[in-house]
Amino acid sequence: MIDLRHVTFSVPDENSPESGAMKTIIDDLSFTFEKGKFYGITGPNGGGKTSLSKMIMGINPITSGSIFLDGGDITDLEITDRARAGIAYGFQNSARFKGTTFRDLLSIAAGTDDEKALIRIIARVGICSLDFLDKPVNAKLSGGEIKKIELATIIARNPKVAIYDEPDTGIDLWTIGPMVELLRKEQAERGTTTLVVSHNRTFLEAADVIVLIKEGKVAYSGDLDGALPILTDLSVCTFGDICEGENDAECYR
Ligand SMILES: Nc1ncnc2c1ncn2[C@@H]1O[C@H](COP(=O)(O)OP(=O)(O)OP(=O)(O)O)[C@@H](O)[C@H]1O
Repeated sequence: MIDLRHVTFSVPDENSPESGAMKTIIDDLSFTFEKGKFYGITGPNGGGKTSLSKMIMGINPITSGSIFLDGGDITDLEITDRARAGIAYGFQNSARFKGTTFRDLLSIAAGTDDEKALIRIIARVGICSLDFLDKPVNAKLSGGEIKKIELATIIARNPKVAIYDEPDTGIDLWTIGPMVELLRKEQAERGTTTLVVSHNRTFLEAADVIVLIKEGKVAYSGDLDGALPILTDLSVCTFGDICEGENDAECYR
């Protein structure tokens, strides 16, 4: 369980650096992610979804408020200590490590280099084939391949809380379904609290709870049916008075 209590994340306002003014990205947000549930975190671009998930992992420093993991205060823990405590994070843009293979990453994640154990993990993950094992995790990997590798390394760690930031980026349409099933299975069998930041309906349909983040706050939490009208409203152009519609070259709709 992750309990966020009045968390705020502010950064120096780039528009007036001299003034010392701050821009609030996550704004006094309180929310509890219950143990073993699957959360679909969604909302408009720039609403604060990635910032919030990075705060939970400890990548973004918290400006004020507290974060608890299973009742223990982790607010002051560094990323590595949060990882040891059982939180895992998949980046929107997965990192590549020159001179490293998938086998190396998987061995570190699983805590063993026993080949049979690694093959069992690949079988469990399903979406990565065995011939991935000795692939170098370098710039030559496709966007989808690196995502699958990262997902496998997260699952290999058996985290208490798994956070995936837009895991479908670069993934082919035919893998998204199996990926959702895999996360659901891990959630059901291991009780993994699963947080997926996504705009993809397949992930949102699989979620137990939709959390809609807008302007750094929770604008809604509940089922997808309840979220859809709000999401539809958010996609309506708010420049109605000055907009010249599709005839205007600057209109992107
Ligand atoms: N370290 C930072 N410094 C300055 N601004 C930041 C920083 N991190 C995030 N922001 C800004 O905070 C806002 C929220 O960003 P964030 O990436 O959390 O949004 P998001 O909801 O994940 O968006 P998207 O759906 O487009 O991925 C954006 O305006 C972004 O530019």
